[in-house]
Amino acid sequence: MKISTVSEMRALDRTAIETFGIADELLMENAGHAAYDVLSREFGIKDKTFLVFCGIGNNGGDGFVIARKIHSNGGTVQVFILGDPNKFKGAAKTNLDIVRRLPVTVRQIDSVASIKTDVFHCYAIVDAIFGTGLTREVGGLYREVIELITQSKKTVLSVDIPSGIDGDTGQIKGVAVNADYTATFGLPKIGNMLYPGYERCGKLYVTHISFPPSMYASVKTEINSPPKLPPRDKNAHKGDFGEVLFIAGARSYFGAPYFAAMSFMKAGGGYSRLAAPQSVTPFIATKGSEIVFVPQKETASGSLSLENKAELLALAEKMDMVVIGPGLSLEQETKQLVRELAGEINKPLLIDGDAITAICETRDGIIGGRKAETILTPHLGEMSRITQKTVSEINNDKINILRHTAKETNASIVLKGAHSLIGLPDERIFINMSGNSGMASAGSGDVLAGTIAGMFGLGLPVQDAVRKGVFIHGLAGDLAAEDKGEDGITAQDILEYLPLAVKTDREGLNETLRHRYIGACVI
Ligand SMILES: NC(=O)C1=CN([C@@H]2O[C@H](COP(=O)(O)OP(=O)(O)OC[C@H]3O[C@@H](n4cnc5c(N)ncnc54)[C@H](O)[C@@H]3O)[C@@H](O)[C@H]2O)[C@@H](O)CC1
Ligand SMILES: [K+]
Repeated sequence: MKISTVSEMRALDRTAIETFGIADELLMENAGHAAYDVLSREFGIKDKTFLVFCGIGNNGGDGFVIARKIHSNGGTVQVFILGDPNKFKGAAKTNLDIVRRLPVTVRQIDSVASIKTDVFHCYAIVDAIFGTGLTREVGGLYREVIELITQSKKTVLSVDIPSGIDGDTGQIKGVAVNADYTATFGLPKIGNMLYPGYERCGKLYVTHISFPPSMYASVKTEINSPPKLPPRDKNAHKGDFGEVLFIAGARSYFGAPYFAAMSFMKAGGGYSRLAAPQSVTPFIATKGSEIVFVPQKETASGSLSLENKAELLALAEKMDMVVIGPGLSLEQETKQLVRELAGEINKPLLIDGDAITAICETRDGIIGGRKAETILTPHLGEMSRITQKTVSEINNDKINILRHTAKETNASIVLKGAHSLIGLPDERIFINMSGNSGMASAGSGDVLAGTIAGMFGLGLPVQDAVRKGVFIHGLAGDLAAEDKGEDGITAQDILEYLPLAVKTDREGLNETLRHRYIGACVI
């Protein structure tokens, strides 16, 4: 499913109106009808009392359509307008004029005191205060009303997006409605899909308001629904599922190299070689004896020494892919090794963790200059180093920043977090829906690096392997959470559920997961 920005949605609206002649009023009717339909299927209408809060834009206009339909189907409804009703224009004004002629209370509100009783006695609330037209922090009466709605604990349906959520970022602009259901129009907006907006939507429905699907071709963000894995060759040997070199580990980081190299095999990969400092290798070997070890010379602090460069380059030549970074440490000499290797390794290279930090310390275009494909897997802090922007700047413009950075570095970038994002050099962005908060734990990123390599080993091209790896990693976490609960999921759990995740992906997801991973329920 495609996901739009606010400006893309405006352009889609314009195309529908100008190219296809689907008038404003029709779009608003479709939108209002679909939202009404959600109300009716989730609550029932007859003999129930609803409050519809309308702002003075088209979101409020949708609210009027909903109010008309509630009335027409035997419900009781009051419409509360926030702002000056004389400012309604076009389809919103037409619908206000209609609802005013009905035996329905329509009033402009000037204080929360005047509506408290109604709010606490209604059956449910429709939030049509702000949609995609939200431009600034929510304050004054708007803020008080949203706070009252939250305090009332009434069931809420938000129209298009919970009021107060920024449609482009999912960030809360001061205060936002906490909806139980949201009906969004055309396509879901980025703010419906990214946290905290995603959580504020409750159950998300989308209706295409009669937009022809051909209009979505230019939209470059979508839910991550990666391609299928190729069937596993029954007659294969281990080399057929990829040979990957992991350059990882330091004296105080035994876990990261183990999780990365082992996950590759648990996800279906064939041959895992681990180049870790020689003094830590025997310890890792006690946990992961399936891994082939290439013990390395080390610095005084027990990290990889620059002396290993020639041997590592020669070894990389024989591999299908190289993963560099998990638990390498930030020792100067090791960072120098990373930079030199990243510039010279001529195989697909996944750069993770400390290696990302090393690369970012010199701005000499190492990544952009690489001939083979590059994958970067930063968390927000590392993304901040890559882009030289603050975490809050990134949060306020995640999609655009990721899109720009992936293009500029010519790398596939996984921006890790709740709903990880994948940015590709061709400017496409994928929002991943699998995974849960239990996975925000140490070692989880190392498992991700191994899983992506595993998908490549199973035969997917690099960009598809990145998308599939992110998805499978999240699925493994979700399957672990189904059995054990989200609390206390460790990297070891994710790793152990990888085989089941790949099996589940091949054989078909259960109904609950399938639903969650689609992003929104289309009506
Ligand atoms: N053809 C279309 O454009 C369609 C639009 N639709 C609806 O229209 C919505 C977008 O409509 P609009 O662009 O009119 O925008 P909104 O209805 O979201 O709100 C815009 C109004 O709110 C004001 N505003 C913004 N931030 C504010 C703040 N923090 N405090 C106080 N006032 C603030 C603006 O000045 C403007 O008057 C969509 O979300 C959707 O619900 C649907 O009816 C479907 C068709
Ligand atoms: K809304």
